[in-house]
Amino acid sequence: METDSGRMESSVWLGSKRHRALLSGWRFSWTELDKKNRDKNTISVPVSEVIAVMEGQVEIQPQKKVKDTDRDFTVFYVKRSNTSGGKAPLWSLGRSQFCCPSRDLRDQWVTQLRIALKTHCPSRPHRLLVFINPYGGKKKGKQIYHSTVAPLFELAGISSHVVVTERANQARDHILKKDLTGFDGVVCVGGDGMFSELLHGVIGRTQQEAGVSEHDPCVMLQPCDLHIGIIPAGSTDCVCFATVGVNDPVTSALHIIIGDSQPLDVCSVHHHSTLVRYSVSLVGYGFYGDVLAESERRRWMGPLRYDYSGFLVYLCNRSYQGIVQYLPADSQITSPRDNSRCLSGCKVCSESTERLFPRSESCSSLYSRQLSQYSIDSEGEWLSVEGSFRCVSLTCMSSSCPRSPKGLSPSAHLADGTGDLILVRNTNPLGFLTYLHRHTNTQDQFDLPFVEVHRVKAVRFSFPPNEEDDEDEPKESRNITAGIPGDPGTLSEGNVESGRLGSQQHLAEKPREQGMKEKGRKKRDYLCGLCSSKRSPTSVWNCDGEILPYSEILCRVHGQLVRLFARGIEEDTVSRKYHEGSRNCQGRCILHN
Ligand SMILES: CCCCCCCCCCCCC/C=C/[C@@H](O)[C@H](COP(=O)(O)O)NC(=O)CCCCCCCCCCCCCCC
Ligand SMILES: Nc1ncnc2c1ncn2[C@@H]1O[C@H](COP(=O)(O)OP(=O)(O)O)[C@@H](O)[C@H]1O
Ligand SMILES: [Ca+2]
Repeated sequence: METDSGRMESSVWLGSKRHRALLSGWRFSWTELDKKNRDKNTISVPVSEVIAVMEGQVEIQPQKKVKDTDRDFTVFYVKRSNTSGGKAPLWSLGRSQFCCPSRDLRDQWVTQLRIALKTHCPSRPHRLLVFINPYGGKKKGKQIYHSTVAPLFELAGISSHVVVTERANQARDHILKKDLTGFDGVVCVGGDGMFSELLHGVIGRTQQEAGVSEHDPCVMLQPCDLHIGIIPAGSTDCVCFATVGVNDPVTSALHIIIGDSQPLDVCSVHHHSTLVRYSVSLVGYGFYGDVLAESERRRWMGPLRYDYSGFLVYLCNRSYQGIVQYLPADSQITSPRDNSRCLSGCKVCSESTERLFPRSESCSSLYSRQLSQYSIDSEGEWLSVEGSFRCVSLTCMSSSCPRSPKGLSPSAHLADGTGDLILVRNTNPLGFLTYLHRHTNTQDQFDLPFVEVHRVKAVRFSFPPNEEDDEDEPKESRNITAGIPGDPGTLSEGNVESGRLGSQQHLAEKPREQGMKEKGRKKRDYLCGLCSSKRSPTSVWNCDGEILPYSEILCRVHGQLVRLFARGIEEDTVSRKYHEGSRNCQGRCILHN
C-alpha cells in the first residue's frame, strides 16, 4: 500500500478477482491482475465523475441496501453506454464493491476518495429546488422524479426541496419572489415549457437584483449564476436534447449531481420597448406558429399533438408576407453552413466567452461601459429581406430533439452569442415537405433554392406597409390564440388541457380591457379559419412553445446568459475511443468505463 498527498495505491478484491486500485490526482482506476501479477483490464474513472463513496456493500437499485461489512467500500460513478452513428452515450450509475485486506485500509480509501471529491469537484450542488410539472408530456413527471432521480440525489448527498406545481407559472413566480438562500440550483421535471418558466424566473430575478431593466432591448443583461437542471418529462424536450444529446432522466440527474456547467445563449423578444419573452430554442413564425396554435387544443393527445397538428398545418399550405431585418454576426468566425457541430468542450463556444466577457476589464467597469454605450443599431449594418415565407425561424442553438436529431440548425452553437435565422420562402408543397423531411435525415435542409440561413445577433420582423390596410384592426392585436397572457381562464389546474398558460405578469401584456370575449372570438376565428378560404394574412410566433401576443417583434441574442447543469453533446463512444489514441485527453473526455 502506498499513500501520499492525493495519491493512493493498494491491492483490493472485486468479488473473487484481485485488483490494483490507484487514486492519482483526478483519476481513480482499478486494474485486474492475473495470477502472475500482470495487468489485465483497467477501468478508469475521473474523480469528477464519481457519484459517491460508501462504506460497506451498498446497492441502491431496486432498493437501497447496505451490508455494513468492515473491509468493504462501494464506489458509484458515471458509466456510459456504447453508442455509434453520432448518438450521444446514455449515462447510467456504475457501481463497484471493493474489499480491502484490512479495515484500516478501507477507511483510508474512503477518506482519500472523499477528499479527492471535495478537491476536484468544488462546484457540485448540495441543495436544489426542484419543480415538477405533473401534467407535462405523458404526465409521468412525479413518477420519474421519485423513482429515478430522488434516489440518485440522495445517494450523492444532495438535499432537495420539491414543489409539485399546481398551476402554470408557479415555478417562475416562486423563483422571482421567494427566498432562494442556500440553493445551488433549480431543477425542472417537465418539458420545454417548464424549462422556460425556470429560465424566466432565473433571468428575471438576476436582473431585479442587479437593478437592470429587462425591457430595454439594448441593455446588457446580467449573466445568471444560479444553474438550471432539466429532467426531461415533456413533449419535445428540445432544450435537454440539444444540451445533453439524449432525453434520459438518469443521464440528466447525473449531470446535475456532478455539477456540470453549460453556458447558453438566450434570445430576448421585445415588442417596441417592452420585453415579451425569452427564448433559447425556437422563435418561429408561420409553420411552427400555426402548428403550435393548432396543437394547443389537442393537448389531450400528449406529445403526438405536434405531429397531428403538423400534418394538418402542412395540408393548409400557407405562407405569410413579412419583412425580416437582421444584424449579421461576424461571418469570419463561423457560419451556419460550415458543417461543424457544437460538441462538449466546443472550441467556438469557449473562445466566445473571451469575446463576450473580455477578461482585461473588470466586470463592473465592463458592465457599466456596455450599459451606457451599447446600441443595437451601432452593432453593424442591418440587412433586410422581404417576401412571402412558409416559415421564419430563429434559434440560439441547434434545437435538436428526438423528432429531428440534428435540429433546426445543425451547426448552431450553444454559447457563441449568436442565433441562426432560417428563412423558408413560399414554395410548392413538395418543396416544403422536402425541407421538413431533411430535418430527419442527413441531407442538408439549407441546400434548397427557397431556403436561406444567416448567423445573426438580432432580428426584427414587421409587415409590409400595404398589408396593414386589408383589415379593420392593427396586426398587433390580430394574432391571438391559446395562451393569452394574463388570461385567468388559462391559469387553473383544471384548464391544463386547454393549453399553454399565461405569460409573465412583469412582461408585456395586452391591454386587459380587450376582454375575454374578444380573445375567445379571435382564438376561435384563428383556429377555425386556419385552413378556410378566407385566410388570415398573418400567423403567430411560437416562442419555445408559447404563443406570443404580438407579431411585430425585435429579437436580440444575449451570449451565455444562463448556465445549465449539462456539458453539451458528447461524441458517441466509438468516435471517442477512436480519437483517444491521437489526442492528449484532458479531464473528463477520457472514458474507459
Ligand atoms: C416529415 C417530417 C417532418 C419533421 C419535421 C421536424 C421538425 C422538427 C423541428 C423541431 C424544432 C423544435 C423546437 C422546439 C420547440 C419546443 O420548445 C416547443 C415546446 O416543447 P414542449 O411541448 O416540450 O414544451 N415545441 C414545439 O413548438 C413543437 C414544434 C414541433 C414541430 C413539429 C412539427 C412536426 C411536423 C410534422 C409535419 C408532417 C408533414 C407530413 C406531410 C405528409
Ligand atoms: N400544475 C400545472 N398546471 C397547469 N399548467 C402547468 C402546471 N405546471 C406547469 N404548467 C405549464 O404547462 C406547460 C407545459 O409544460 P411542459 O412541462 O413543458 O410540458 P409539455 O412538454 O408537454 O408541453 C408549461 O408552459 C407550464 O407553464
Ligand atoms: Ca448560439
